[in-house]
Amino acid sequence: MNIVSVKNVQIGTGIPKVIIPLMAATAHELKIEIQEVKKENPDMVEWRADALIEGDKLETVIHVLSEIKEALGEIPLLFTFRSYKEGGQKETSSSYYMNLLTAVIESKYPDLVDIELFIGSSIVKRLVKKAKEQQIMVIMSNHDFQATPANEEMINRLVTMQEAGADILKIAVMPTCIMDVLRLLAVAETMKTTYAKQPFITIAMGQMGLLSRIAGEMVGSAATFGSGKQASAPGQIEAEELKYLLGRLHYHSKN
Ligand SMILES: O=C1C[C@@](O)(C(=O)O)C[C@@H](O)[C@@H]1O
Repeated sequence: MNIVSVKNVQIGTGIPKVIIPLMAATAHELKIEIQEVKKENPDMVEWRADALIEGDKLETVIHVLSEIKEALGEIPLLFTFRSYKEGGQKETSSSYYMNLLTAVIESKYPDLVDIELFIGSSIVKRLVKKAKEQQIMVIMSNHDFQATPANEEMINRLVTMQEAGADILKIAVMPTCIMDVLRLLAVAETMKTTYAKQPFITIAMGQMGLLSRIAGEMVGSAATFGSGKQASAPGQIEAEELKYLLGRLHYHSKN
């Protein structure tokens, strides 16, 4: 499996990397949130721009993004505008998504961008091409807040992301029973042993899914999201606790 290097962080090897989301609603609150999040020493920070009240104003988003980049310094920055139908906070058109992501990539402010697999195949193609031109890494993603699809379907989505040129593949699903969590972990293991050329992230959301957020090193999931000031999805635990648990699992699996 390839290792993806972003600044000083290597994704796809060692302890799963901890990504902390920024979820503030205003630029002022973001400044405070960033200072708190930095204290947690995240491997990466995700800005969930859909959480910003003015997230539907392209120029404002780009301006705020430049401030976030500045404030983060050497910490890798992932830009995400989560669509409404995949759990985001703002209902916007797919053409807004396309224009916003294009402007974000052209700005070169973030190190990585999240592109949703199901935003539309022509949009995905154009954005991936643009990101490659500008040397911005792509995390391609898919979220199911209702259920956990069949194993073959989850593998199929991850492989499709890889074929579409993603640097990192990500799927987050909602378990309705513990068997769903175990299936998600089995999908990760199959990806690791059989299909994955690129690092991937597999998440079972909600309380039941906790195992998937800490077991990445055992099954090949390369990164995990932990909350700083505010969680960005159900089931996220605090980054500090997450780091501790990941460290203990790492230690005991090596000794
Ligand atoms: O895709 C993901 C994963 C996530 O949904 C989670 O379950 O931790 C949190 C989101 O902020 C991120 O974009």
